[in-house]
Amino acid sequence: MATAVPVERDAVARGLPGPLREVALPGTTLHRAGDWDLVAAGVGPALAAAGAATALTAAALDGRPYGLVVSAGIGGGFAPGAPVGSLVVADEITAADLGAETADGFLPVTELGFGTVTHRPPAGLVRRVADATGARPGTVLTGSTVTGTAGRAETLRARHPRALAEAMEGFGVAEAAAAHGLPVLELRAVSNPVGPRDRAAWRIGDALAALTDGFGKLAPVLTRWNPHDPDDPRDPRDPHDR
Ligand SMILES: O=C(O)c1cccc(C(=O)CC[C@H]2O[C@@H](n3cnc4c(=O)[nH]cnc43)[C@H](O)[C@@H]2O)c1
Repeated sequence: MATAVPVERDAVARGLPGPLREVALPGTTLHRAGDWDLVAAGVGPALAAAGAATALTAAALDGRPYGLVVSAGIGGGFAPGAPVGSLVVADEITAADLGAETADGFLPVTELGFGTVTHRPPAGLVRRVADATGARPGTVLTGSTVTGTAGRAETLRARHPRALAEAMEGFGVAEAAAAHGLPVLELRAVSNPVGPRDRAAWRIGDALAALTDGFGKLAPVLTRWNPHDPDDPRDPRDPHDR
């Protein structure tokens, strides 16, 4: 499980059973809670990808590869679907600013002939997580910049009508998971609306409490989840989903 900062990691850990123990890796430190390894990898998609990839590679080399990668933390919510204090589970994890600006607007990298801009968590797992935690399923955007104007929020909303939340790490974690052929999940607790910048109004404490509560309900779902669930057929169109 990858968060950006230690307070998010600790909020997730409080929802999981068992004591925490620290495991030092080259370049990062894991916090192990029962069957779960947590890493606070840093803010933004690059650190998220690097931290998740480090943990994934270490586990694989240790002969105990992971079965699922989770990106978690606080995030901005698009009104009215994702109010402050609510939880959002990603059914799509989309890079919102990976591409090229042109005179005719934004082109995602896929239209330039490169890579991918969306990863899709297993649909059956998303449904189970939504049922267990009350999280609303929708697109979670990843960007390197926190939206701070009504204009940018409108642009994102027009480009991604299914977007419920925005954060800065999910796509990076998803790329690391895909590189290891593993499924990914993203859960966000909404700390602020996506829109004009009002940092003083962020409700980080409420969002962290929602994250703890959410992971308390999520842990048994993840423990029971079978990646070969017939609800979760692999998508042959997705080059990362093999
Ligand atoms: O206030 C600032 O100037 C500022 C600049 C960069 C980062 C931050 C953070 O507080 C880190 C944001 C952290 O939390 C997630 N987050 C929370 N709300 C949002 C949002 O509305 N848009 C994007 N990300 C958000 C994000 O995943 C980071 O880890 C503050």
